[in-house]
Amino acid sequence: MSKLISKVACIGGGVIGGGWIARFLLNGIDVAVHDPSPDARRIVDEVLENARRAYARMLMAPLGPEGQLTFHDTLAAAVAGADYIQESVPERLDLKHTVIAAIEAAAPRDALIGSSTSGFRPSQLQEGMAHPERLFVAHPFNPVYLVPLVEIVGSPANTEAALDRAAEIQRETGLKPVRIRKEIDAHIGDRLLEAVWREALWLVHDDVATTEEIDDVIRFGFGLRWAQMGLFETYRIAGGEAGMKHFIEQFGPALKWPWTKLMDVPEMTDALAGKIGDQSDAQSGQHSIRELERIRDENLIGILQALRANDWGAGETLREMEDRFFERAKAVARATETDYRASMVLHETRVPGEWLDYNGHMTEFRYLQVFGDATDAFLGHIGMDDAYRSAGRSVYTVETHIRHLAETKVNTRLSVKSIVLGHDAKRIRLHHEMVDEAGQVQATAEHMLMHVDTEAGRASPMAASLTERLAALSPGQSGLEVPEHAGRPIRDIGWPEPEVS
Ligand SMILES: NC(=O)C1=CN([C@@H]2O[C@H](COP(=O)(O)OP(=O)(O)OC[C@H]3O[C@@H](n4cnc5c(N)ncnc54)[C@H](O)[C@@H]3O)[C@@H](O)[C@H]2O)C=CC1
Ligand SMILES: C[N+](C)(C)CC(=O)CC(=O)[O-]
Repeated sequence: MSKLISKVACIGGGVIGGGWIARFLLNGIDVAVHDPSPDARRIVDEVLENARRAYARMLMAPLGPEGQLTFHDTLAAAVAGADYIQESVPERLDLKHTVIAAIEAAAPRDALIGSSTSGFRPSQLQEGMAHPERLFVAHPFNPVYLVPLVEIVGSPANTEAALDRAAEIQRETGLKPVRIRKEIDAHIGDRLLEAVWREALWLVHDDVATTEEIDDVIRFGFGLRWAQMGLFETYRIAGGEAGMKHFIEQFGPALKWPWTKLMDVPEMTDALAGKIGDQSDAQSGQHSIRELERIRDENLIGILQALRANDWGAGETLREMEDRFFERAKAVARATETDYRASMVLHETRVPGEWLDYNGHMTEFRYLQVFGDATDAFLGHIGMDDAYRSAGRSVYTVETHIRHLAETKVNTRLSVKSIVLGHDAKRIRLHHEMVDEAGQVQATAEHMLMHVDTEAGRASPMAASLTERLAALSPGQSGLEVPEHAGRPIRDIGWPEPEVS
C-alpha cells in the first residue's frame, strides 16, 4: 500500500533486483517481475525469505499485508499498468539501452523509470529515448531491503518535479533518497568505494596486508565511525575543540604526501586475482554466501536498531519506515472496521525458518513475540500511539497465559484475532487467538495489561479516549463471544501417590 504507487515493475531479479522486489513487496506494493533467467524465481524467493526474516526481527511494527508478486515471461507484460519501473539488468550499456527502449515502448506514458546502474550517467542511459525526462538513476546499496540509501541522479533532461516524485516514491518504501546535484560517472557512493577498493587492491598486491587484515582495519576501526557519522562530521570531531578548521590545518598537508596510489589501478593479472581469491577463501571460505548474507543482515539490523534508539542517521530513516508500518496497520484496521469488531484481526505474520526449534516447530518464545506484536497492533488501534507514549504514558504486560494447541510449521501464515475480555480504569484484559490459513487455531493467549505513568513508574488511569474505545469493543457491544477457556488457570495435576513398598 503506497499513496504514490500501486504497482511496480522490476526488470531484472538478480542480487539487486531481488532486493528491490523484497523492499517493495514488504512495504505492501504489488510487484511484477521480468527476468529471463531460469533461476530468477528461486533467487527472488531466497532474497524474499531473508528480507522477511530481517523485517520481522528489525521492526517493532506489525509487518502488515505484503504486496502481490507476479512473474512475467515478457517485459511488456510486466510493465503493463505499472506506475514505477526499476531496471536492474547487468551493467552493460548496450543491454541497458535495449531494455530501456523496450520499457519505454510498453510502459504507461506517465510511469517513471529508475535505473539501478552503479556507474552510468543518466544522460548515457537516456540516449535514444523518446521521453528521456522519465528516466533517472536510482542507485541502491546491497542488500536493498536493509540499507536505506538510494542515490537519485538526474540529467539536464529531467524535470525537478519528476526527480522530486522519484525521491518521494523511494521515501515511501523506507529509503533515504539523496539527490545528486550533478551527474557524474559512478555517482557519489561508488566514487568513494572505488577509491578505497583501489587502495586495498594495492595493499594486497604489494603484500602490505591480506584481505582479512584490511577488513579488520575497516570493521574494527573507521567502519564503525562511518556507519553513524560519515566522513566530515567524524573529522570535525577529530579536529578537537577548534573543529574542522584545525583538522584541515593539521592533516591537510599530508594529502600531498605520496600516501595513496590514487588513480593508479593494479593490473588485475591472474596472479593478483588468484592471490585475492585465495586470501578471501582463507578468510571467509568456511561460510556459504547465504550464511554470510545472514550474518551481514543480523549485524546490519543490530546497527540500525542501535541507531534507531538514538534517532540518528540511518536509524531515523528506520524509525520513519516503522511509523509508516504502524500507520499501515491502522489503515488496514480502519478499512475493515465493521467486521473487525467481529473478528479484530490486527496482526499477521509468516513463520520464518529460524523460528523453528529442534522439534521442527515454532519455538516457544516466538509465540510470545507474535502475541506481543498483536498486542502492539491492538494498542495502536485503540489510539495508543507514539504521541500518546511520548506524553509519558504506556502499558506494561503484567500477566500472560499461552496455550499451545498445534505444531506450528515453517512458512505458516499466521493471523491473530483479538478480543477485549474486560477493562477498568487502569487495566485491560486481552485475549488473542492465533490461527493458520486454514483457520486452525495454533495457540491462544490471555494477557493482563497495566496502564502506567512511565515517568513515575506506577499504575495510572488511562485517557478517556482509550476507555471509550475499549467500551465499544466489549463483548456486549461487539457481539464477540468470550472463549470458554478465558480465565482458566493451568490445571492442577497434583502429585503421584507415593509408592507403598
Ligand atoms: N551487485 C551490487 O552490489 C550492486 C549492483 N548494482 C547495479 O544493479 C544492476 C544489476 O546488478 P546485479 O543485480 O548485481 O546483477 P545480477 O547479475 O545479479 O542480476 C542481473 C539480472 O538481470 C537479469 N537479466 C539479464 N538480461 C535481462 C533482460 N533483458 N531483461 C530482464 N532481466 C535481465 C539476469 O538474468 C539477472 O538475474 C547493475 O546495473 C549494477 O551496476 C547497484 C548497486 C549494487
Ligand atoms: C560493486 N558495486 C559498484 C556494484 C557496488 C555498488 O554499486 C553499491 C554497493 O552496494 O556497494
